[in-house]
Amino acid sequence: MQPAVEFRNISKHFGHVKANTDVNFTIAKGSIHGLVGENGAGKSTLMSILYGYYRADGGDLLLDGQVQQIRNSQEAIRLGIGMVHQHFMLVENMTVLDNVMLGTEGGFQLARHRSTTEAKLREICQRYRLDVDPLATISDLSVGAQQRVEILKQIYRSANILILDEPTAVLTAQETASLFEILRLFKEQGKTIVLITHKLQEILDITDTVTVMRGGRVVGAVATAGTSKEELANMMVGRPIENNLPRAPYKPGAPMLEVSGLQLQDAQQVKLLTDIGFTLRAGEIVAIAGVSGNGQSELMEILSGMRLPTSGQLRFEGKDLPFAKRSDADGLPLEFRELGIAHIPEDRLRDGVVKSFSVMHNTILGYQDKLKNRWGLFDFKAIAARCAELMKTFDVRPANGDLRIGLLSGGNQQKVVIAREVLAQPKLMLVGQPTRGVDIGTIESIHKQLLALRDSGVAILLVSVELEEVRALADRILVMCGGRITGELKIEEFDTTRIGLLMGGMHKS
Ligand SMILES: Nc1ncnc2c1ncn2[C@@H]1O[C@H](COP(=O)(O)OP(=O)(O)OP(=O)(O)O)[C@@H](O)[C@H]1O
Repeated sequence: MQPAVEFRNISKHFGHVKANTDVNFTIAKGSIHGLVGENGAGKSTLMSILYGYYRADGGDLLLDGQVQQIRNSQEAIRLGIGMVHQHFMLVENMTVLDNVMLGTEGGFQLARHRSTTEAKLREICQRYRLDVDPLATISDLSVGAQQRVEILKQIYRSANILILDEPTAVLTAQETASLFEILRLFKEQGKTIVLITHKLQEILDITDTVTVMRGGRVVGAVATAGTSKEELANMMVGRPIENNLPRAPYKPGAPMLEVSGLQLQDAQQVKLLTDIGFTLRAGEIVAIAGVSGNGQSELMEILSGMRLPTSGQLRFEGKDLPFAKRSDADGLPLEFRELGIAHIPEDRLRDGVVKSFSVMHNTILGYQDKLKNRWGLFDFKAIAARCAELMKTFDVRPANGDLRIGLLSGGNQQKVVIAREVLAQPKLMLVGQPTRGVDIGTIESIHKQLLALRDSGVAILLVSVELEEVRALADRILVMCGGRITGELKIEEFDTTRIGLLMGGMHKS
């Protein structure tokens, strides 16, 4: 085995946090290498060291057997390392071609150079079956296509080692399958891939070897062919994971949320939601399943008061929701929270947290008025104590409320958002993709929290593209396609083929 990358005793700390401690492992050339571990285990930090974004405090990094000092990302790119980040680094209002040329050229672009680059991009797209038009504008592309642009950019820059940080978190099942095809072609060309993912099935499907990290250290390195999901989960979390969580019998109570005749059109009169109607009762979890981009996000925006519908009726506990007073630009409405409606938004970075605020300040966002003392002032001592308690209960790591939340790993940010909304003791909980980018141990604990809420009588509306999640949590399932509800199933009727057909818009005749 010829190593493409070798980590020797790599360590990195941020203040008191030891993100990587004495990391040792090797990635074989021409292989697909999986990197797994809990949120905050140190995977992104290690890959950021390889990509020249961070400098290690100690240890050596070897590429093709040679020790390399990678001082910045330009050097990493020059050494043939490419990285596709969780959040794409693309300029939305520019074309694919301009995005690829950006940063590689600098200054003015000659027309001739543009046309040769365009031709080269078309050739790469054909070779790697990347379905991307070099002249398309980024903002017109789907998430999957934008990711292909990121990969195209790396191949154009002659990357031999491609690092993908949770690439499938935002992809549909079909998009994931086509990404894996591209990765296999990449491997066939003798190139090396590092895949960070929380989805253990993907590890089994596509990788050759896996390294498991926990608490900044490597705790296991195995050949994929000789391992299993259970073994990997055990290594990651240090205990077995429960697949079927217990729940109280299904006893739905009074209607909590009644939605009828909901329509939404955009400025160009395109119908985004058509005739949405359903009732959600206390003590039940209704899941909305569907391929992302079929109106689920818009529906959640309306239900959480972030967006106005074109028409339709919404009732909460038998009374109309106060929509007429609102304008689109108002942001998260406090009065919804006062009514007892909590919201875990699907895009936690955009709508769930203020990145530059501390963890502590984020734990009171939206509920700040409730936490003032009788003189109308914040009692910071009490807020800090509440935050410390919350971090303990929800296992937020590191448990430091003064840290800017943007510095926590994605999964730990999500735990803070969920803790904040659960602690508000809502009557209705709107939950969008609660476990996106979250490790399996944390998924288990988030699922337990949601089931406990349901058992205590809270009405929960869950939007999830993960059918496993829908199956684990839902009492009833509504399937959405093209802005409509195409079918409804009870959990006993759960059937992936039937749901798949409804997700594709096939109505039951
Ligand atoms: N710039 C930073 N400043 C301070 N702490 C940081 C910084 N970057 C990462 N950390 C901390 O280092 C630890 C490792 O984080 P890292 O992002 O590498 O984990 P991860 O395994 O990639 O997690 P996830 O699966 O959630 O993405 C975490 O405790 C995190 O809070």
